[in-house]
Amino acid sequence: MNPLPLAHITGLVLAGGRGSRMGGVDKGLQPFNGMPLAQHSLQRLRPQVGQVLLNANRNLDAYAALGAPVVADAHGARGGAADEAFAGPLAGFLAGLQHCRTPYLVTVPCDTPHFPLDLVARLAAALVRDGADIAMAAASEQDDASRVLRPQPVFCLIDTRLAADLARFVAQDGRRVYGWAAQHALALVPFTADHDEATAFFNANTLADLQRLQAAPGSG
Ligand SMILES: Nc1nc2c(ncn2[C@@H]2O[C@H](COP(=O)(O)OP(=O)(O)OP(=O)(O)O)[C@@H](O)[C@H]2O)c(=O)[nH]1
Ligand SMILES: [Mg+2]
Repeated sequence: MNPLPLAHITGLVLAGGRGSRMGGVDKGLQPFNGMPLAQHSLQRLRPQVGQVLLNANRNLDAYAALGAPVVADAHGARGGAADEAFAGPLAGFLAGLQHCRTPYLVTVPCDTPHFPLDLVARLAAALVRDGADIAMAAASEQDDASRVLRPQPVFCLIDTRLAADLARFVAQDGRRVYGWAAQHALALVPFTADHDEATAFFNANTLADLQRLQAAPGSG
């Protein structure tokens, strides 16, 4: 159960990256089981939030056609101009925080189409329980011999009062999501046994990843 009213949460799909491991293509627009990859994230997120936003830096018209308002990174935020493009996911967080009109923003990437259906409810429950400003997902992953709980920094529920703080962090060349989040009251939220650990947080960084994911059982 989500303890926060859905109307207080904006969901942001991050599709503003370079896609360099995919050969520089616009990752969110790659076809995946019959529709653009970013649309899967949008559809999965919509019922979990009050409203949605898409964050992209290329092909803005194609993203707008997916049916959500599109916000681009503010490249000037780091004091530069066009060469400051693609400053990483935090630039997308900042664009989302600056455009959202709700007390909370939740982010998901465009390349993880099977993220949990109760992602936002569980992040919200931890945020409220711990009195935290940020709740970040963490997933159990196999690491050589043992299982480890690894933060998934682009799955974040954020109190939008942190917008000005993030603007300062990014302006000072801060790039690491976890580095910024750890400066605040942060709740790490484990997603383990009751989810399909193998695929829920599996993200497609290469075209081969995308094909593997498309062929996975339960995909679609
Ligand atoms: N807004 C914005 N989002 C970004 C940026 N860089 C990465 N992201 C997003 O952050 C998420 C995770 O990034 P990656 O998986 O590394 O995606 P990517 O940067 O497009 O891919 P690579 O260039 O291969 O690293 C994805 O949803 C990206 O769209 C950026 O500079 N701006
Ligand atoms: Mg990725």
